[in-house]
Amino acid sequence: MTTEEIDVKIKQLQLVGDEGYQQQTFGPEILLPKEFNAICQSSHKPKHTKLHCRYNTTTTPFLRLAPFRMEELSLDPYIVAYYNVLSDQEITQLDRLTATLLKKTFAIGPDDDYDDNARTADGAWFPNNETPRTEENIQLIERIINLVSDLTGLQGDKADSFQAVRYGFGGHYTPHFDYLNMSIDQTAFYGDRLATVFFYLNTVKHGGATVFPSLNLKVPAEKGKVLFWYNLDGESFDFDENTEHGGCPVVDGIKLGLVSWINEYDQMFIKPNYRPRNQTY
Ligand SMILES: O=C(O)CCC(=O)C(=O)O
Ligand SMILES: [Fe+2]
Repeated sequence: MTTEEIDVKIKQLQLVGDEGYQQQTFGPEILLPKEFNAICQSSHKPKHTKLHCRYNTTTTPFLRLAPFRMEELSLDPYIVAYYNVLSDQEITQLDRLTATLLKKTFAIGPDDDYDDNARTADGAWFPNNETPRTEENIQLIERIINLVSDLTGLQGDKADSFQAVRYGFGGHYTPHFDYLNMSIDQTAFYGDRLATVFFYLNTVKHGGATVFPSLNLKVPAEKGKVLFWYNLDGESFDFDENTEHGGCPVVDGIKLGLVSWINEYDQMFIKPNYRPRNQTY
């Protein structure tokens, strides 16, 4: 697309940065927090920092055989990106499998799932009952579960902890925290969402980046990349407000992803849980 065409698309979206932002969308306008909107619309320039890119060979012993290219994006909160994680063939298989499952998604709220236009995307839990358990599919699911452990050093849920997402034109996820900080069945059984892993399944030419406004950090959506971050402080397990993040509106094409939220209680044999007693639930 030319610059003029992109401008036309952005105008079509009527993106409005709002000072007194409330989580709502009015009419055709997509109302977004001002800071977030500004970072989404800015051009991405990596900052000069002391952060490193390296091959990760240590998180699990398997990485000695198959290291991953890793880019440190922030040390506190800890945020890293991995490159070329899933092969094109695996991504095609995953896209084919999830394409028919995707339905409009809702955010989790205190009174059940609700629709507040904060996340305008189709999604599906994956694998779910409709996923054919062929040899090929079982292998792919196992591979993704193992990847999550290898990339994070944490224990993912062995059952079905992934959510496939597809954002269309204008699809976005307004800034939010992945931790729930609520007493609901999910947190009672699994604890809160300690960390998040997001697999980007395609490259979005314009829009669709993941943005952490408090850190002024913009992560472009690129095929094969995986973003991993801790939502809770790794030592104290306190909720880290600097992990607020969102998905920028997609300006050109679509954005496909796979999310894995890693729960606290699954880590009981890896990281003892030091959650202070004064926190809820
Ligand atoms: O789409 C993105 O870039 C972020 C998605 C996200 O934050 C989430 O699914 O919790
Ligand atoms: Fe999120």
